[in-house]
Amino acid sequence: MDVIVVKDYESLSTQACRMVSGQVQSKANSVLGLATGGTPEGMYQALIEEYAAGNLSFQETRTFNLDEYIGLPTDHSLSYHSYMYKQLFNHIDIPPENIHLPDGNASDLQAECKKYEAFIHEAGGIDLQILGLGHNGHIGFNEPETSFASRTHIIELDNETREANARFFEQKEDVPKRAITMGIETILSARKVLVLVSSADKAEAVKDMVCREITSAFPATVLQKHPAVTVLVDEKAALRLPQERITRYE
Ligand SMILES: N[C@@H]1[C@@H](O)[C@H](O)[C@@H](COP(=O)(O)O)O[C@@H]1O
Repeated sequence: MDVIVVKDYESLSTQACRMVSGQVQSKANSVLGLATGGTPEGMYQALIEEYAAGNLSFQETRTFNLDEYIGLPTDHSLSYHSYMYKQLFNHIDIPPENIHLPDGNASDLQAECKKYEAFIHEAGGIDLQILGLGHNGHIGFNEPETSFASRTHIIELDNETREANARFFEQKEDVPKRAITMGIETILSARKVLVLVSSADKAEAVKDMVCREITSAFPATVLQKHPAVTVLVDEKAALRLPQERITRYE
């Protein structure tokens, strides 16, 4: 695990953009695994700017999102589908057929999970997976005690996760109770993983992800097993990290 500490959210977004751009520039038909949440918004904005400046094209890039709520209409403003079009896809040249998100309204959700895995497989697997980190250690929507062998599956969201995501909804009751998420094994199958974490309220979670023994009680610890993980954090999120676990400051 490479742990890179940058000054603030702006530098985090710029650095993350640099890594994703590097991936797409070195392999035009890269398969990207994408995340939602507040943290990657700055990175998406920076990628749009790179695209607008003519430095980057997504014509051949294929994307797979980590997760989607179950039961929110696809065009609901808070679906992850809407998030991705608003934050990135509407502003770049990616062909619509190259974009994949799990369908949280599929009539047969189990079949949808299988189909999603098959699409990832057919695309040749994920080259670079972007991840955020939940306070309880979730990656994607893999809540504590999710099997490390899981593939794309349906998950009941933890109370804490619904509370954290309630800030986007009018009231907590409106946050869906279930989601479809790539499984932990799906995430571990990506060739490279980039974890983005910003702000002091995640400092404890960052320390656990990097230092705690690998345990399904804190799913992000499983990333310690992956051979090519970069953890990119700002100074606030790095506050509780022991010095010796930090690879470098940029
Ligand atoms: N399903 C998403 C995760 O993929 C994301 O990583 C996490 C952290 O989000 P934020 O970046 O807003 O803290 O929140 C959500 O629960």
